[in-house]
Amino acid sequence: MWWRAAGICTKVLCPSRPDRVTGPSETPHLPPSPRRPSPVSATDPTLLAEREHLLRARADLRAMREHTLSLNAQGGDHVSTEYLKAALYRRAKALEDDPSLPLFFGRIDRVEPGHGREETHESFHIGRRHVMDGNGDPMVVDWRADVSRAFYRATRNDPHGVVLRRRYGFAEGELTSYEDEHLLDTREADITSRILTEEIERPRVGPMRDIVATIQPEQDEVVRTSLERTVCVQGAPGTGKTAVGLHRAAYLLHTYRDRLARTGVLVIGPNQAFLHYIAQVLPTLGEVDVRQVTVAELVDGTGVPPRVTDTPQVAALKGDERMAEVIRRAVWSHVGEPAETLYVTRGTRRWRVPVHEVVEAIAVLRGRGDGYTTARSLLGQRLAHRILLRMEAAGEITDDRVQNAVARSRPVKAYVDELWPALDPVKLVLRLLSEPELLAVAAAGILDADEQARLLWSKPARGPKSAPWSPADAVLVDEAAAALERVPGVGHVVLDEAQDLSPMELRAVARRAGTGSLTVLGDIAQGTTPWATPSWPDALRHLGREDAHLEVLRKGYRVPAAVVDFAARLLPFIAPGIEPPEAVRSNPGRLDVVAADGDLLAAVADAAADVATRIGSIGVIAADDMADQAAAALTAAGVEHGRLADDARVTVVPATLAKGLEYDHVIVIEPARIVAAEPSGLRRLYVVLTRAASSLTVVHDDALPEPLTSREPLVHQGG
Ligand SMILES: Nc1ncnc2c1ncn2[C@@H]1O[C@H](COP(=O)(O)OP(=O)(O)OP(=O)(O)O)[C@@H](O)[C@H]1O
Repeated sequence: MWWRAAGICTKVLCPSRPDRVTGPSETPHLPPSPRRPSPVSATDPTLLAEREHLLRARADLRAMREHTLSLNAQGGDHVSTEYLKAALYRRAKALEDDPSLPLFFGRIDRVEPGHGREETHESFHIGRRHVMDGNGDPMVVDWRADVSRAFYRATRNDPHGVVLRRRYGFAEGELTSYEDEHLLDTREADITSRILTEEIERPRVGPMRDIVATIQPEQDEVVRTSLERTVCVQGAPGTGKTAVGLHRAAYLLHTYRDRLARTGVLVIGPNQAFLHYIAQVLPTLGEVDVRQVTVAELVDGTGVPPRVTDTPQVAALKGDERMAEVIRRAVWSHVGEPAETLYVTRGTRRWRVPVHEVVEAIAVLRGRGDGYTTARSLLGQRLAHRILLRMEAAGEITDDRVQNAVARSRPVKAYVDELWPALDPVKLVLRLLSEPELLAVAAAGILDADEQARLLWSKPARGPKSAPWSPADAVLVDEAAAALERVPGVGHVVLDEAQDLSPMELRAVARRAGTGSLTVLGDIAQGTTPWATPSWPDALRHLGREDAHLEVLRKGYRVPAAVVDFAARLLPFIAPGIEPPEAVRSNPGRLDVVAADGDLLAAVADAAADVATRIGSIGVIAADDMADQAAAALTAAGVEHGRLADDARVTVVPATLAKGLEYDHVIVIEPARIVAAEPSGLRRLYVVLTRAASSLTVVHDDALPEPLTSREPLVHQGG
């Protein structure tokens, strides 16, 4: 028998409960609840009427699409015609019906008081997109419309005018059930929404899904925050931060369509595996034009493809906020002190700009707050203007053309080049990391001698192509480029796993946001980089958004109670004061801790073979340097599996890439090795353990990390 419990965790949780995950029509894990609505018969008149509404809405959507396709794209010229064609194509695409999903998932009926006249009754079906009939009346209202807000927010205490909220169950695109809440009926007890519970507990297969039918009130508040405001969301694992961030992006794109069509929305995630996982959410919500990038991709336009990885100590120093000032100084140290009068000859006359006037012009330009290159480009004009004033005083006739000619004249250009040389950000950072003298000037009073020595490459680089660039260097180059010229920003940035970014990375993100707003998502307890942010006010300061609104999400939709209890043992050691999620799932989940008895990989293979019999996705997570061995063990045991982005049912995941992902069943191999692999190993372990949505199996041969053994054996109530 391989199910041998570890020394301290002698209990296999919920052994009597088969680990099945509910399908749409059954909920074996739900506690018996007399208030749960009973299934609806297929001849139920309400259900039939709703099916009829769905049929008509589908026909109306078809008509809307056909109308769009029939439109003739005719612009004033070729470019505008092509533009119009593309817009119509996108519109037609957005109007495609997905037969596997009904066009609406909910409905609200409202009564508006008549104030003396008859009160009005209104009914709205809420769906992923707006559908109207031939008269322009709404058949389905977009979930982002103002009128839909009440669907998400109405409670018995604050019904928002809603008398009835209806949720629909469906299978293969057809409505199969509904649940009604009569919010004004005081006799009706609160129900445990079976549809909501099933949605939350549905098995995870494939990439992340949207949660539009079941957004919870505290999540909706974040989603519908206005575009002007930056929101920062702290939330334990599985509280829906990523989901909320993506839905906010969709909400903003709908509500501020014109503004954001011009400026755009950018989603930033930790790595490609994560971006792959979330890639479908926005397109499902009808938003196909959102750029989704990793932090590394954000700065890859700098032209310094990373070749090496810095030691954590060096990377932390390069990511330190003080580097921004070092770079700023390095840039501006290139503006010289004018020592000579500028002479320009035109025709038979020679004109001069004395040193003190040049000094003055430079001071004015430096004081404008422009980038180095932008300010430099103005210096020639400023000097030419001084000459123009002298020419006019001498009775010459001048105009803009003369000033431009003077600004572009060889003596002026040479003078400017000498005094205020053109800079290239890559070469500048290369010199900064190669030349102790330049670094000493730029870092004087900011970095001590040891820190300066730590920054310098062991051998000065000969050129950008051969330099040993690291990811942190790319961020420095990005900072230097921004010190030269401002980068245009987008209208809104959604930044996920923000706790892991260094101050310098946060600055790079802030530059992309320009004057726009951000949705900053993260969990301090999941910070695994050496430079992880210690607090949100810190991170927000680096983002230049101190006034952001901080929201805390507490309810956990992923991790079941048994797994939360286990993983939360780490919290006092990794993030004192941070609360674990309050598990919303009614199924307490399953936790198995297996001691391997000398043959770790055999135990892993056994565990995988066992877990593979369950419904849902499976993640086998190991320290990075064990992932290949784990995959080989699965192959040997005949367990089919893939690597990240393969979309296989069983996926082998290196621990450092697990962040943000989730699987119904997670097998964690040798926690002690995950902890030992990096300075923030305990936090990494916390991330890894909390990927499980249904069951967690921990297989170990070494002793479990002490914090996990720090309490009495686990006995889960209600399991
Ligand atoms: N209101 C909801 N209804 C249904 N499912 C939800 C809801 N909110 C979140 N979920 C689901 O819970 C899971 C966790 O959500 P998400 O990945 O957004 O959490 P997170 O806070 O970003 O987690 P982590 O910090 O671990 O990355 C996802 O499968 C998501 O779809």
